[in-house]
Amino acid sequence: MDKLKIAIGSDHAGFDYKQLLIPYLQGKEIIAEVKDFGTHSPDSVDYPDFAHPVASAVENGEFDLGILICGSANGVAITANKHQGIRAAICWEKELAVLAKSHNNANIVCIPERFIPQETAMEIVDAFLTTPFEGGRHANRVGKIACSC
Ligand SMILES: O=C(CO)[C@H](O)[C@H](O)[C@H](O)COP(=O)(O)O
Repeated sequence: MDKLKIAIGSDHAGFDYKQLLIPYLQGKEIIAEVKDFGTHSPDSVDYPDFAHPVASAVENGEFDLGILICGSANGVAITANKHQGIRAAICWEKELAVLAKSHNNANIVCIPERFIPQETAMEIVDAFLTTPFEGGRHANRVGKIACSC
């Protein structure tokens, strides 16, 4: 498997876990690059200002996968899923990240910092990075997600 390029971003409510996850990711053999799209302090900001750049960077192929973090994960997921090429999944336990990749071929994982412990966030990221897409019946379904309606 080629080494992965990861785009990561958060608002203020996801800042602490982003800061935790960046060195965690950089220490992994399977990671080629981690780019931090901000925010760069715990000061209050607006999540779309960080979710859109991460989504664009994954959508245009510059990065393989994205990680977005906010308080509930709702705001970053709603924003990222406005991009046609993005399948952003909210995950609050490891098993959901496994399913998000294996069934939905998610390319961005959205983590709710205010609702899960940091160990769970790390487990989610591990599952997201290492679980393959199953294809088969799921490929048909994933192919039907994007629309021009
Ligand atoms: O977008 C969100 C909720 O859907 C995120 O959880 C934000 O991080 C949250 O709304 C930030 O809330 P705050 O009161 O401004 O810290």
